[in-house]
Amino acid sequence: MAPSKNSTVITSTSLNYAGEPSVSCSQPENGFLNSISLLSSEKAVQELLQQSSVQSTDDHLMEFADAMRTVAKALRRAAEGKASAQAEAAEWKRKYELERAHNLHLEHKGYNFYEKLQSSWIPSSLCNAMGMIGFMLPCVFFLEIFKQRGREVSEEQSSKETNSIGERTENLASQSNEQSEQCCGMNGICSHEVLRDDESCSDSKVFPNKFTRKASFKLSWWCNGDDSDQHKHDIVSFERGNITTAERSSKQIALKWESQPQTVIILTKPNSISVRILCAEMVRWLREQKKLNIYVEPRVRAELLTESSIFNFVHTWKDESEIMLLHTKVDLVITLGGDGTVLWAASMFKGPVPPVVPFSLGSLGFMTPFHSERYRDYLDLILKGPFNITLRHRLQCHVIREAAKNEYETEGPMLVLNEVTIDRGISSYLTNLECYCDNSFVTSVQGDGLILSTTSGSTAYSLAAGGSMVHPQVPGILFTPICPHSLSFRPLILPEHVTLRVQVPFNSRSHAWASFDGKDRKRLAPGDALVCSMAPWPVPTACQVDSTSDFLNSIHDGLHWNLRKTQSFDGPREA
Ligand SMILES: NC(=O)c1ccc[n+]([C@@H]2O[C@H](COP(=O)([O-])OP(=O)(O)OC[C@H]3O[C@@H](n4cnc5c(N)ncnc54)[C@H](O)[C@@H]3O)[C@@H](O)[C@H]2O)c1
Ligand SMILES: Nc1ncnc2c1ncn2[C@@H]1O[C@H](COP(=O)(O)OP(=O)(O)OP(=O)(O)O)[C@@H](O)[C@H]1O
Repeated sequence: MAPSKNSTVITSTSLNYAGEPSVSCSQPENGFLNSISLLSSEKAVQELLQQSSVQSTDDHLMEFADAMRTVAKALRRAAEGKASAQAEAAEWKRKYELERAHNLHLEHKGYNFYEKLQSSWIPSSLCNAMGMIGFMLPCVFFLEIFKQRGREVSEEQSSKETNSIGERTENLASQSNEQSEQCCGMNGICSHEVLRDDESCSDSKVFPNKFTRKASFKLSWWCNGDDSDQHKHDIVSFERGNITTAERSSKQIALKWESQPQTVIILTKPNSISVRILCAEMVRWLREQKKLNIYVEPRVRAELLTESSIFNFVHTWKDESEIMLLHTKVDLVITLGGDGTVLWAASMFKGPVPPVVPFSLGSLGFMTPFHSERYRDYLDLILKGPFNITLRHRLQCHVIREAAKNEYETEGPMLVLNEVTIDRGISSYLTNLECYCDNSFVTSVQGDGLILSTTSGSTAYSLAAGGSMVHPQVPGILFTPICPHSLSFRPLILPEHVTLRVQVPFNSRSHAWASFDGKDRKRLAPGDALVCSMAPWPVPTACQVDSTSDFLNSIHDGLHWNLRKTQSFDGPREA
């Protein structure tokens, strides 16, 4: 129905803040108001008056919003402080792990560092407390003393050893030390700096001790065709006040054996007949032609023995504690399978990892450049050396529960070669994750989840979620959201030295789930956090050619990256 010309026309009705309809009026065209319109105007004035009370409610709301913003800021600052403390704790924990690994080596050489520490200068209660040192920030001071004392002790020990070299010329350990003094220094990194001979004993028959001496090797860097052994330590040089970066941080690394490798471990994909056949053939060849000691998983040893009793020479292990010592005995790891088998191999080494030679028997094989048909040729070359390697960085993750008493009471570390994923699991709610980088707030992820990936993992799940493909030698951590419910969320790549913290907020509607290289899911309740930083133990994988060629070959062959028919020559051209 058309409105009367004389009446005030209600032109729009909307909801005010209180949820009531508010009315706006327009004058009739003749400019006069009749009684009806007067009534209407009165009503309109009433409403206007009401609106001013709405205005004051509005002001209160604004004030309240301001106050909320201040509270949010304060909370964020508190959370950033917490993230910073956790980052620092993670760093100290990392240093502690390294220090502990170093001291374990000393212990394996028959020297109980803690005993020495106890007997020499620290009371026993304090010495026991030192075991916890990496977990307690206030003990940073002690850690420094600890390190200094460690250095003194190892100097003392090495001088003792040097003295006894003359007396025990036959002693292999001393020889190795002597060798270390001759070849280390400025020309590269030698393996005995990292991986010492293990002379600890184990009474297990399954895990014998007679060939515990590891082959030593040296890593050297080269670039632009320069394959000299010289490794320049200065990445940035300061000459006459000018900053230059003539040396690059990530170069092609070559591994050169200094003594012959003696022990290999073969890890295989389960439930595959072709892998089983190849494994048996390779074990025989390595034993008969190369005279190597061979370790396999208990499952594989059983499989080999059902084939023939001649495989009795193959070694295995019994429990987790023996797996923890594998890196001290094994010179080379061979994997037969796909990328999953390389991930499996990496997950077996929670500390240092011996060089890995990955043979492809899967469908994709991004990290498996060696074709299994030519295994003899490849292994010949690798066992002779030198060969190029890719140092694949890993991430180490800790879970901090809301119920934990302090920042240092954590679950982990979990080491991943590809990525750690925090997702919504079976919940149908959006995940809400608050992310911090060192002590800065990064963002809140609202979506299916978040992937924190290594550069090696950049071609795996992170790629599927829209992350960039990154050369594995690039030092960085990928921060890739999974289906973010936001138009502006782009993936990030952060530097490798940062510590990331992903927190499930207290007001989250559901739990989140963390998984490590696609395995071992852990539930994260509101208030729980996952802290993640670069691990000190990379996975060195042998290259078929070199890091770059292998990477490009795998994205071409594996993913058919940027495959397009070339445009034909005949057609329109620029004049
Ligand atoms: N949507 C996805 O793409 C998706 C989903 C879940 C898990 N994953 C990946 O699977 C990995 C676990 O692998 P798996 O073999 O044990 O499980 P899987 O058997 O389910 O294999 C997953 C696939 O990812 C490939 N892959 C693994 N690591 C890779 C890498 N670094 N670069 C390129 N491709 C890679 C494997 O070759 C395989 O084809 C996880 O770490 C994760 O990255 C991917
Ligand atoms: N030695 C092992 N013991 C137990 N599980 C293993 C072992 N090696 C591999 N796996 C697991 O088996 C699964 C498949 O392995 P892998 O990815 O190597 O083979 P694939 O699936 O045939 O390869 P692709 O994914 O390239 O087709 C992975 O989930 C991996 O974690």
